[in-house]
Amino acid sequence: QSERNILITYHSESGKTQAMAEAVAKGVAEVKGADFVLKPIAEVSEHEILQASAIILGSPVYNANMTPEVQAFINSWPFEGRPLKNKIGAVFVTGGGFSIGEEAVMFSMIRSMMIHGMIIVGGEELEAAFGASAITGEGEFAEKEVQEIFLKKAEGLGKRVGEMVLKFY
Ligand SMILES: Cc1cc2nc3c(=O)[nH]c(=O)nc-3n(C[C@H](O)[C@H](O)[C@H](O)COP(=O)(O)O)c2cc1C
Repeated sequence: QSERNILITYHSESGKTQAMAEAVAKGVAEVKGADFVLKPIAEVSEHEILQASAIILGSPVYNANMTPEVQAFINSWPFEGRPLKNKIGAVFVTGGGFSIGEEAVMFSMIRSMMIHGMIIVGGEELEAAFGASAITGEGEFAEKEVQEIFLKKAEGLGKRVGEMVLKFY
C-alpha cells in the first residue's frame, strides 16, 4: 500500500451511511495517485489505521451521538506516542432529521480526531464545510435511497481529502 492511502470506514445498520461511504470513495477515485481502502469499522485492523495517511470516518446519528460502535472504534485507536498525529481526518454522518444531532456528531468525531493530533479537512462545498452529512428520514428526504444532493457532498469530501493527501504526503 502506498503512502497516499486513505482509509474510508463507517458503521451502518440500514445502509445509508454505507451509501455515503461509497460516494466518498468515488470522490477519492477521481484523484489520480490517491488510493483508498473502503470497509466497515468492524473489519478495520490496527495496522490499517497506522498505515493510512488519512482516515475518513462515518457514523449514523444515534440520540444525537455517534453510535457506540464508532465510539468504541475511536477508543481503540493506538494513542501511545500519538501515532495518528498529522494524519488527515475527515468525517461524514447520516441522521434521520434536520438539526437533531448531525452537526453535533460531526464535531464530536472531529474533536476525537484532534485529540490524536490529526489534521481536519472539510468537504469541497461550503455546504459540507465540517464534513458531509445526509438527512435520511425527514420530509422529502425520507426516501429509500440517500439523495443525490447528499451523495455529492460525500463525493466532494473524498475528492478534497484525496487532493490534500497528495499535497501533504
Ligand atoms: C437508535 C437510533 C437512534 C437515532 N437517533 C437519531 C437522532 O438522534 N437524530 C437523528 O437525526 N437521527 C437519529 N436516528 C436515525 C439514523 O441516524 C438514520 O436513520 C441514519 O441514516 C441510519 O444510518 P444507517 O442506515 O447507516 O444505519 C436514530 C436511529 C436509531 C436506530
